[in-house]
Amino acid sequence: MPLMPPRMTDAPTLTLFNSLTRKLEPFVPVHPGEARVYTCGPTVYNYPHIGNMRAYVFADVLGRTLSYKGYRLTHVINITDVGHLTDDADAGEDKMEKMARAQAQSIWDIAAHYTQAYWADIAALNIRQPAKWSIATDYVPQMIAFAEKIADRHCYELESGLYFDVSTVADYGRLARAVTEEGESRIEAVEGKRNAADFAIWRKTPSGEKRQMEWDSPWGRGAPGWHLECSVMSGDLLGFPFDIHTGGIDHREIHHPNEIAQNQAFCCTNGLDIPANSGVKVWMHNNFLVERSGKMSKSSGEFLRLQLLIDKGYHPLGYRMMCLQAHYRSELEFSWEGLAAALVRLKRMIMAAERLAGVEAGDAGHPKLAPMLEAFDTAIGEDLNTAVALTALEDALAAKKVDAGAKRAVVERMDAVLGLGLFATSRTTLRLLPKAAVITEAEIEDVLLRRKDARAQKDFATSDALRDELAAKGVEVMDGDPLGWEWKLG
Ligand SMILES: Nc1ncnc2c1ncn2[C@@H]1O[C@H](COP(=O)(O)OP(=O)(O)OP(=O)(O)O)[C@@H](O)[C@H]1O
Ligand SMILES: [Zn+2]
Repeated sequence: MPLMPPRMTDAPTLTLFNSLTRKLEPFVPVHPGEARVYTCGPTVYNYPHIGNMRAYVFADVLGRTLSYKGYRLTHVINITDVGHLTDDADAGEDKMEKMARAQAQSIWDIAAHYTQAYWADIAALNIRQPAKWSIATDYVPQMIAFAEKIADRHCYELESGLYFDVSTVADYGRLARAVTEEGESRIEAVEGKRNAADFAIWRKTPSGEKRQMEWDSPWGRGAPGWHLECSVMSGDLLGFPFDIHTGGIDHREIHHPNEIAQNQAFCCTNGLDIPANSGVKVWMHNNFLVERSGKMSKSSGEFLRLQLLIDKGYHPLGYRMMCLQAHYRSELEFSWEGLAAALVRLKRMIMAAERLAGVEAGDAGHPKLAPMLEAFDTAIGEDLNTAVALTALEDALAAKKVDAGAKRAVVERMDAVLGLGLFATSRTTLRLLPKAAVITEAEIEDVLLRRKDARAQKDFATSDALRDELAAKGVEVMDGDPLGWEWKLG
């Protein structure tokens, strides 16, 4: 009788950490067989930094895991092109307006440029396309309609806009575990606010001023508040209640508590029987990418873009690997040494995958691979433990005396979750030439070829001279490099 692989364990196969309860919870979808996920997208007033991109690598792994676990996924990521202010109190300026003025361009051009730049990073990091990119300015009529529904019972008007009264909903701020009594809140009070944590859901254009982006509303000409945008787009596209809402951990403090308050108000007003709920079952937050000097931030001027990593010769998937090596709820410290190490690890995996090139995926149920598949499944199902899942993938790649077709099937299955693109990248495409290099790859290859000839003829003087010629241009020849890279830029 042939050996049967051990049966994969049945449900619950996925537990997720819910920021709302601060607990690990089995994932139970609202609609059987489906998973609906909303991810707060970037404010497109500037390039994203690699810290921002960590938020999307995390959301991508979550989405891929839900697909792997058999759920039909609907993922929405928004693009914030209006309404996000320069500070959390409502006194600040719209980030988009400010940048447009600084660059003397229209907001629409600014938004288009930085949205493209963000999408380029999404593609370079192998982040899957969501079902929908929702653009905030496309939803202004829906935002006005939403605000009209809740205005009577939950809002009040001031000269500067329509404000949400946080005392009108139960348990405001429970996501943040914040103290909300007046005077204790971190939110600066705009003159006339009833509670310090009240926030603008519609900001009126001050009289005599004109904004580049403004719309008519029952509360005067103006623009929607950032928190309102996410409540409206998520509810509109996914329907309350939906399954999972994600964002960076900073959103746990203000943006998401404010979304929750609006969702409660909206659901209550619409007779949806979830007033004490948040409109969403699970709120998930990734921790920060930090530098030794602190949190990476756009507002601080100098910041690391993915393109800078590429210009320095680091393949962007090296950064994805770096993210996967840490748990999404842990802080991750960026360093160039860490990035280089992650890239070498990826290179080793790609070399192992190259041995399976041209092999057709067979039946994944090989008994020797079953323990790795099970370890992988358990790890990824335990709140997305990518660090452990990676080692299971490495073990599968290293397994000896295993049918190649089975191995390929198992590796493909795991890589579909981790998204390293092991069969789409090769050792050579992984090696990028830094922008500052003074020599092209073709020139390097040409010198190396001549050096090989010289060595074959035991002409060591010429061989050494060619090595020195490359060294003078910053290229280090790596004879016998176990990873087979042959050269690197020093
Ligand atoms: N250092 C970081 N590490 C991980 N995620 C981050 C980091 N900084 C911001 N994020 C997340 O990136 C996503 C996009 O944020 P957004 O485009 O609004 O950036 P931002 O808040 O304007 O930028 P910053 O806070 O860096 O000045 C959000 O989910 C946010 O929580
Ligand atoms: Zn949001």
